[in-house]
Amino acid sequence: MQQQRTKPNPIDELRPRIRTRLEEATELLLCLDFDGTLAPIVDDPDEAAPTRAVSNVLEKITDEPDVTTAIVSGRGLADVRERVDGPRIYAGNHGLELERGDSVAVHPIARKRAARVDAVCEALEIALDPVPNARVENKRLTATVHYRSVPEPARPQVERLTRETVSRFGGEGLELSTGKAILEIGPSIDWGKGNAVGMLVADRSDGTVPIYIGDDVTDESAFRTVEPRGVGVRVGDDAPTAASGRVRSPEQVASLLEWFATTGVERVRNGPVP
Ligand SMILES: O=P(O)(O)OC[C@H]1O[C@H](O[C@H]2O[C@H](CO)[C@@H](O)[C@H](O)[C@H]2O)[C@H](O)[C@@H](O)[C@@H]1O
Repeated sequence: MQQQRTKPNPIDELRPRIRTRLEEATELLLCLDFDGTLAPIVDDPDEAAPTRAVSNVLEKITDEPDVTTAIVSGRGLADVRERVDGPRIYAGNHGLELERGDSVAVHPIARKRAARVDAVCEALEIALDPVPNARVENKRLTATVHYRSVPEPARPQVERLTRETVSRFGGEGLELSTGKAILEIGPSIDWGKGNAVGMLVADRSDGTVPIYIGDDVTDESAFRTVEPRGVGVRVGDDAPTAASGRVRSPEQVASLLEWFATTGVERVRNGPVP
């Protein structure tokens, strides 16, 4: 059953609850979104990179034996893997591809529909060519149309042309969704980040506490997966969400990760402090 969306609490108010969970836990599973969470949002998607503070703390926490770190991104797996180094697990294309150890699992229906995504991207390159700064990101299993740098009056045109093209070349097999100044094109199947995170939780022992930190609409299914056994943390304002906690920015994400890398790890390892 889906949790209702409510206003998230500032993370400081949740720390006692998280501390108690960690004291009872055998392991921490830390699942992290990329854009807007580890990396600040920028105009050019090619320029997105984790902050220095995030990189430093990730280097520390990924070495911890009691912590498993996973990146769960809307980007293609190979792309996000190049941008953030260290974690043991990577999920790309909103969970449609999942790399654990030496194996990469790809959703079979998404794999079959990749040719349609490619056809849509080719058609979109032509259709959107006259629109200044519109950009198509072909991620193989899904695609993104970026309009962050498109002048305001031309944005409805981007949406119209994208809808028409997806409907013409994707048919029933592809669908459109929205994100931060983007339109996402993907297979019309009931699978998202929450399913990928569910697989990761199922892989771990019962004593694992899962944490998910993310900033966008596609992160909501992952928040629902980790709550209430673990904790969802939304990056942004206090708009209603399935996450129980929130931080304001990637800078605050780095501080929270630092807390997990020190206090969090210590509590998992040693239990309550007498
Ligand atoms: O799940 P995520 O890792 O958060 O990926 C979601 C999308 O992120 C990227 O686009 C967003 O970030 C860009 C760089 O900051 C920004 O320019 C854009 O407006 C944002 O929507 C990425 O390019 C997409 O492929 C991801 O789906």
